[in-house]
Amino acid sequence: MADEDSSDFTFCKVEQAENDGHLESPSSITVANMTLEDVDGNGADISKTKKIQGNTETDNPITDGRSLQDSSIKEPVVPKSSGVSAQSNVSPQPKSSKKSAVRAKVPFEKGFSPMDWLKLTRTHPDLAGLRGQTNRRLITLEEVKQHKTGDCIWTVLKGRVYNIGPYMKFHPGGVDMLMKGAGKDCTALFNKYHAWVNAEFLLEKCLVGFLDPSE
Ligand code: HEM
Repeated sequence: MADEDSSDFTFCKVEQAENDGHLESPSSITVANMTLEDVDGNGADISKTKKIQGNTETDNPITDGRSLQDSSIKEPVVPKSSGVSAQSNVSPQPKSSKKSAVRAKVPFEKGFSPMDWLKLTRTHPDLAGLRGQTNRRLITLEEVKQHKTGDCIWTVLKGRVYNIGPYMKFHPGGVDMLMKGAGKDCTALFNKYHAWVNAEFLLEKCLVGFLDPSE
């Protein structure tokens, strides 16, 4: 009979759960640790870890700075190795020699969360500051260089010219970091810190034109 066979793994597990009622088996704790571990700091998304742990940062999805950012992420960030390998017989994957830049999040000022930015992009009539001009024209780097201050702060990202002035205080990496891209091509910096961020979506309404490729 199957129910008398103590070697029946499935049967043993069910009985244990019924008996203690807590379901606090050591294996489940191990699994949780493996999933939540921020392993190597080379791109593992710590913000997601926090969410799994119970969203302790905030309970409000509107003011949760990270929730919209997730929607702006193109691809999920997969840690290069995980705690799973430490528990299994598979040897850990070699760590990437190329470490990504150290990333520091800056707390949002009230009214400058990613959700607030999304609302602004939907309501503001002219975030690009074009005053009716087309955003399809070719722009030289020389012209980009002339827009570094005030409301019209231009940057080049992946061949597109954006007015990042209105986005400044919404940037999760802070104004100072974003200002490093003012008046120049920030593609390399952008990719260094967060190549996965979908700026095309975030800055859609800030598009001023396209970098003149003949330069
Ligand atoms: C030009 C368009 C840019 C856009 C649309 C943009 C957008 C973002 C977004 C959405 C995040 C949050 C990412 C996340 O939570 O995973 C972020 C964070 C950050 N950004 Fe940018 N960024 C831009 C340019 C830059 C530049 C030029 C720099 C550096 C010079 C920079 C440095 C950072 C840093 C240090 C963070 C904090 C890292 C973190 O989130 O942990 N960003 N940015």
